[in-house]
Amino acid sequence: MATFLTFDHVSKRFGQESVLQDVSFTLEQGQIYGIVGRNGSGKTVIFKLIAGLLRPDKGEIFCQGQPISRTNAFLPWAGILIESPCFLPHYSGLKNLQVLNSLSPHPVPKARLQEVMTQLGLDPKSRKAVRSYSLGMKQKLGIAQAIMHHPSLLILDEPMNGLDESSVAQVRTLLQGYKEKGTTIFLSSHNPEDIHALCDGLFTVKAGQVTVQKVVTPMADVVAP
Ligand SMILES: Nc1ncnc2c1ncn2[C@@H]1O[C@H](COP(=O)(O)OP(=O)(O)OP(=O)(O)O)[C@@H](O)[C@H]1O
Repeated sequence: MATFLTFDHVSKRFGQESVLQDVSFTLEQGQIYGIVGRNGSGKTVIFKLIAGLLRPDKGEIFCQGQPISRTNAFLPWAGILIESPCFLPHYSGLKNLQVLNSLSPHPVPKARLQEVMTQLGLDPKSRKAVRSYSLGMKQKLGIAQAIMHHPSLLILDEPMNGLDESSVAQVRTLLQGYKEKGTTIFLSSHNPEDIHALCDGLFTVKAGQVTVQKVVTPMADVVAP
């Protein structure tokens, strides 16, 4: 397995609050990693540092050996769902994906946008405006925008938020499929079942430190309930 992403002695503080202190870890390509920790422990800060939305005060983040924390060059290769997805409320789901796709340096065909919506149980032909979407539908559209460009790295902050049981099973299967294609996936979840069903490795964030542990995945948990 090749190393895909490296945190190398990364520190981040906001004013007096030291959120990450000299944090180092690696992600291997084609694996699914979970990150857990109490509210406010620093999970989203880690995701934002990878996505280039925040910069480390100290240390460096490497993707396939290249430093990425002071360049935006990495972003086109990452699919990102952090916090609540922001959509144009008067447009349909498909139209929203088309707008985002048009801003990408690597746009995909419309058929791909329709495909990801269908994979997530959203009707690409529906004219329903996103402002009328339920919480779960918005979340699915957020996952759709994260995966539509075939990312090498998928960063998903609480991807199962608002999803019903069968949708959770659908998303788990989808993520396993991306893993099999070589996508590295880094997700946070407050639900231990998601972690056990999906993750090859688990990070815990506590008091500015990140510790790693291997997750043993019982196959029974991977099967859709
Ligand atoms: N832009 C910012 N300015 C100041 N403080 C920030 C900023 N972003 C995050 N923080 C602080 O950093 C800490 C970690 O926040 P973070 O959002 O990473 O938590 P989290 O682990 O994702 O929590 P949750 O489980 O609630 O989503 C919190 O104390 C938060 O207030």
